[in-house]
Amino acid sequence: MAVSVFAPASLANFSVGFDALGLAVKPVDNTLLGDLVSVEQAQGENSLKVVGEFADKLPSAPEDNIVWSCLHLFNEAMADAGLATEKVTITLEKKMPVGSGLGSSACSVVAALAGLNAYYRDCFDEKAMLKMMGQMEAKISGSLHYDNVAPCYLGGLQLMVADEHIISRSLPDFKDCFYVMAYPGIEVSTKAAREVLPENYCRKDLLSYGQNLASFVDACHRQDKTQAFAVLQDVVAEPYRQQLLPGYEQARNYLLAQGSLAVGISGSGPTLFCVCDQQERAQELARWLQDNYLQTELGFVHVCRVDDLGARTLKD
Ligand SMILES: Nc1ncnc2c1ncn2[C@@H]1O[C@H](COP(=O)(O)OP(=O)(O)O)[C@@H](O)[C@H]1O
Ligand SMILES: N[C@@H](CCOP(=O)(O)O)C(=O)O
Repeated sequence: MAVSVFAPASLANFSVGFDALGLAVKPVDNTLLGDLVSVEQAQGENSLKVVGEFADKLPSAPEDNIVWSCLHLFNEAMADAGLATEKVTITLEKKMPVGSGLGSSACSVVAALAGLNAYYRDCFDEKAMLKMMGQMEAKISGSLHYDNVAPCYLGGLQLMVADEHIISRSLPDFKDCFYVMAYPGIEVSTKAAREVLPENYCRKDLLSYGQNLASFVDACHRQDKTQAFAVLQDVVAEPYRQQLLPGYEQARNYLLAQGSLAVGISGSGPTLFCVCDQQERAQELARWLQDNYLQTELGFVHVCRVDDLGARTLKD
């Protein structure tokens, strides 16, 4: 039996929750923005085939692909649980640009691990899966953060909680909002974008950070869109990372002047996101970003909604 799992793009940090908030997104035109992994029984040894638009951006040796590490981690977990495994052929359809700020590595990790779990008829529960996903994401970015893998796996808007038995909780999101995601077509590695951040923050920024995040979470629970987007300001990463994003400041100023509810960096960038509550306005801003924010022919812009489903098995 072969299984195929799709894992969607995500917008980590959401400006106010560095390493603590993440939103799964899906284009309104139904483009599959995310990675696909299929798992089937092998004739011989374990193998990994990589296809898709961004396959050539990944290391050529299968052992250097994070999906291969996922297979090893999953097999170890099966052995620890006293369960037998088979040799498998894995195919990764790499539809996501690498180093994009759209949770590309998380898409591969989540699709691979969820695909393997589906192949073995859901041997592991959600928490065990999330822990493995976090471990694989940390291997790539150099530090443990769940703000891509949690929304990518579970869907919706996720808040990382300081309890390793829970890891992530769903927050109520704003169903009438559109998220315009503009990927300029250049690469910014998450590791490098973490290295530009300061070791210490001043008291003023610390206080703003706590107040913005708390106000945002409160506004989500009360479905107070005005408060939620008024406090969506990043004092932790954006001031230091925007130097890595050509044209970011100019685009941000323009989009805010045109009535966007909020503008920010998606994950560690270079993708920029802006929020609107009218689809027509979102489409207009998407056209402007297409003409003014993209740097190479690999760039794209999508008008998205929240993806409530997260990782899902696709039928043939
Ligand atoms: N399947 C994979 N998907 C994405 N990146 C991968 C994968 N396998 C290995 N990598 C490597 O991991 C790194 C991912 O970089 P990162 O900046 O974390 O990407 P992103 O921010 O898009 O998740 C790159 O060096 C890339 O070559
Ligand atoms: N919280 C992380 C998120 C990285 O997201 P990515 O999509 O750029 O991998 C960070 O900001 O470093």
